[in-house]
Amino acid sequence: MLDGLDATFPAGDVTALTGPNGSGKSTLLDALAGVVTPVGGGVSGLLSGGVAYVTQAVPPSALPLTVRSTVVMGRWRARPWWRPLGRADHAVVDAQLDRMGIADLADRPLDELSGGQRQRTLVALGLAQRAPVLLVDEPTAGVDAGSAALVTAALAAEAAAGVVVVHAAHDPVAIAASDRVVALA
Ligand SMILES: Nc1ncnc2c1ncn2[C@@H]1O[C@H](COP(=O)(O)OP(=O)(O)OP(=O)(O)O)[C@@H](O)[C@H]1O
Repeated sequence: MLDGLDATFPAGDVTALTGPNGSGKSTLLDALAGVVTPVGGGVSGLLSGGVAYVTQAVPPSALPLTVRSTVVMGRWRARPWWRPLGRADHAVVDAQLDRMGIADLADRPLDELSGGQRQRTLVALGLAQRAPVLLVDEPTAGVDAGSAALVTAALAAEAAAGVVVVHAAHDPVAIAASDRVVALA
């Protein structure tokens, strides 16, 4: 898997990972996030300072999480466990809910959302981390065109602020909106 791949992911660019089902896009994101260790080769220069990783995995519906409490989790890493979230953290959360167009859903349980609404919640969770590296697996999958435009605009804005943004994509609109494409066979 990913044999011979040599790619760089510059800060300031949105990079789209493209390729057919099973070509290894999610596996490459896992490797960049440090979730899996490459058997050969490696990842360098990317992991210092934290990585926000939005996977395709859907949280268990049994968890009594609202949209807001899900996005709030994005702030946990930024502070010691014993210190409650502050006003600035809640402002970051509110801003990401607005960006993803889900502020009106803030008090809804996660398991009562549509697939596209849940997807936008997970992207907001990733954005709330304010990490220097943002990895997102198919962020516009199952999302309506208007909401997908919010997602692609948010990725572009993160990159413009100097973040390394890498997303796996099948969506031609999201791919076209990217600065660079890394195509996997
Ligand atoms: N947990 C796993 N255990 C074993 N093999 C796996 C596992 N997850 C993925 N694979 C295999 O690794 C290969 C790459 O899968 P990956 O999910 O990275 O592809 P992808 O390009 O993201 O596909 P898609 O477009 O369907 O999301 C596939 O052949 C898949 O069957």
